[in-house]
Amino acid sequence: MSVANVLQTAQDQVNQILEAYKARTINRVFLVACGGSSALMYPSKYFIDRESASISAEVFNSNEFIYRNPGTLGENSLVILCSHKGKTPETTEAAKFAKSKGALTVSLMYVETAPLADESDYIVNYSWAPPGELDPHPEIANYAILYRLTMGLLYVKEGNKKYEQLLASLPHLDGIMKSIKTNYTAPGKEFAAAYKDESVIYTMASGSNYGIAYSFAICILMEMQWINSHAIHAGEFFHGPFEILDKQMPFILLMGLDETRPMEERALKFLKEHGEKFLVLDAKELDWTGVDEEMKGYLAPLALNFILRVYAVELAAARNHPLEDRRYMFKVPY
Ligand SMILES: N[C@@H]1[C@@H](O)[C@H](O)[C@@H](COP(=O)(O)O)O[C@@H]1O
Repeated sequence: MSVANVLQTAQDQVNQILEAYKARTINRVFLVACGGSSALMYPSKYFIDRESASISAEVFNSNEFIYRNPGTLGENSLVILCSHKGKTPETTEAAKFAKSKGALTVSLMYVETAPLADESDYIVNYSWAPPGELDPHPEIANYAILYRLTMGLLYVKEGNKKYEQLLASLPHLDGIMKSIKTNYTAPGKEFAAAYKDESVIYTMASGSNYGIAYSFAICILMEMQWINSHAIHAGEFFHGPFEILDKQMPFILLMGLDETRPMEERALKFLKEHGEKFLVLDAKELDWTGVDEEMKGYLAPLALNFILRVYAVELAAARNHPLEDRRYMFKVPY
């Protein structure tokens, strides 16, 4: 399929879903997935929290969604689920559960057919590239597709114009990602050399970037590198976690461009005063030419995520620990 066709197919799927939104009342969005696919949901929750006065959004682990059985889940709910290959059983079960409650179910996956697709009203196929590799279609990668669906929701329901700004900004992601690959590979190698023997690395962020810190902690460091980690919210840092900080304790701080940046700046000030071994990745250092001013805060997590994926490849190489190695995942019953 040509590039234009690939993009059009994904947008056609999104357009069909926007039509389905129009046909019903939606007052609550449940963002349901596991692991890295759950981390994906945080920026869209941030968007809905900020921009909507009538629709609320919550992020749920797939199993917890079923066990907790939210009282507000029903016919006026939109449940958006995600699973890379649409095969994670608890996410498929969550879709089935949501449908049994009368909710509209929309699932993201990068494959065309999967058990999750069979249990969903609509699906969207996103483009996906392994960590550190340039995605040929970043404007329809998972985070971008989810924004199309959530910004699209507020567009059709409340006339929120951010969806139009998103569509105008997304084509510029390709250039941003390419420049990240060019400019961050050498710093990634330096990071890898300096941190390769650490047994623990904490990550920290706030607002729309918190999910990226969470994903790097649980998926890259713990799952793919077997390095201890924990994603610390930059505001929560001062309410316990900062007691662990000394000159040797490694931290990665993400600095985004959204309204919560002052919280990340406060954490940075403290790290500078009391720590020594920390990496700061700041979205301000990127060239955002072409991206709508009001979109930068929302799109910063996508760029920070890609920088971290470039760093992950370098860390894995320096540690001689392939990102694909697993002890348990997909290998033993769980
Ligand atoms: N890093 C993620 C994990 O966090 C996740 O558990 C697994 C299955 O996820 P999915 O439901 O997206 O297929 O995929 C990746 O390896």
